[in-house]
Amino acid sequence: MNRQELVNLIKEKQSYLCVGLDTDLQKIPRHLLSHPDPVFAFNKAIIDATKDLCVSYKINTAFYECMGIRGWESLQRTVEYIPSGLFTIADAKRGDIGNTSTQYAKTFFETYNFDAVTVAPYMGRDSVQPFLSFSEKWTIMLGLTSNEGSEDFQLQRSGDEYLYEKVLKAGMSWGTPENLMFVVGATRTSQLGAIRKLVPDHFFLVPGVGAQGGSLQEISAQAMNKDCGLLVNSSRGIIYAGNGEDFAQDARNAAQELQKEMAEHLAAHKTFA
Ligand SMILES: O=c1ccn([C@@H]2O[C@H](COP(=O)(O)O)[C@@H](O)[C@H]2O)c(=O)[nH]1
Repeated sequence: MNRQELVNLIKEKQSYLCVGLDTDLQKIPRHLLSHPDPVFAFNKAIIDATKDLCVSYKINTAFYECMGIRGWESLQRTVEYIPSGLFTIADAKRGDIGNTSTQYAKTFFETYNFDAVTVAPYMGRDSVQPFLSFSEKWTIMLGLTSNEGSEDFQLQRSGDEYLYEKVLKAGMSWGTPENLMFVVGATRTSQLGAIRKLVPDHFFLVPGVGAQGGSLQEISAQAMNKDCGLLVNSSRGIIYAGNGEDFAQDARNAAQELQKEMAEHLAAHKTFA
């Protein structure tokens, strides 16, 4: 999916919601455990209940990889089940020396046909470039993350700027707004406005709304641009909104609440029409 298609989708659905499929066998409703693939059964119900409300699904690969071959099979069934035309993200946070990064990129872009993969930029340009060289695919580089530990490195000064600012500037020189997004945590609202000034055009993937307490109102006010420029992720807040027979309806209600608020923020924005 290219940038214009993503922007069109946001306009059409009045939503910049990304539903996170962080599916944990310990947390899904018990009645699904007798299914041959309980993770897929859960994801299928969540996708059916939310697909008209979101523009994207993010599969955090950790929740699948930990189950070995069965997890990879659930991941494949899930990504193939997501309706075409929705933006798919493999949240894998990869990055290694160049030839290894190429194999990671092939895994997610070719074998599993995701639109985007998250990349950890610590190893620098040659670890990120292989992801960027795939046409019509997206690299989503960690910028300023939502967790407390972002203070350990990202929020340390490096010369006259924060390390995360250096990372964002480097990323902008490696990729373009057509093939590169940045992860900016929803909990980092005090930096969000400054980050949008520094990075006016790129899309941000913003996790941390819901379970981590980030505010959709704050994110939208500070970081929406003329193309929206935001994919706001909620995982636990949606998929575990309920735990009974009607868990999918509960997930839908949680997603709908966010989508309604998003429609209001889009309507209120000066230049997004
Ligand atoms: O800075 C980051 C980067 C990635 N994540 C991931 O996003 C989701 C958030 O899940 P919630 O349940 O909505 O808190 C999860 O997959 C994280 O690994 C992040 O939270 N922060």
